[in-house]
Amino acid sequence: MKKDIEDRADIYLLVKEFYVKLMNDEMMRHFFIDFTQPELLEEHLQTLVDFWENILFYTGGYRKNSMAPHLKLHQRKPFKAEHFKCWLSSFSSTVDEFFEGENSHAIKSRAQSIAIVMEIKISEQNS
Ligand code: HEM
Repeated sequence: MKKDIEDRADIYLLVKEFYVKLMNDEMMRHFFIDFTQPELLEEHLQTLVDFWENILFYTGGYRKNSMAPHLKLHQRKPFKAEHFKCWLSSFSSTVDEFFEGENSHAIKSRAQSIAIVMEIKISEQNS
């Protein structure tokens, strides 16, 4: 049986492996081109860990607006439905590869609801 996501180290493993998938994906890699620089990738992964740690464990470590950089990026590199689909399926499959349990279920379901809101905000920006 796999363990559940329990702490910052678990979240770090999850986002690191998730980004290996995204950055190797033909359709997704252009979004993440800046992160081929290891220091920038590391900084970004720490931000993602803060974000997810706050969602799962209410640590208060992430206080920014996570939507804003995506809305800005979309103007240069449009986010399409297939990108959201791929982002979500890669996220869920990475969770399932390493973890199972209540927090693992919760993180996938939060990712899905945030992605839905993000997609709506992006489509509003388009109209
Ligand atoms: C098509 C889907 C997505 C793509 C291509 C994408 C891509 C990116 C990129 C390139 C950045 C770095 C932006 C920058 O530093 O200027 C970023 C930041 C981030 N993304 Fe996404 N993202 C997607 C969906 C999501 C979703 C659904 C979530 C949450 C569930 C999420 C959470 C975050 C967070 C927390 C950050 C850090 C924001 C900050 O710097 O405060 N992303 N994303």
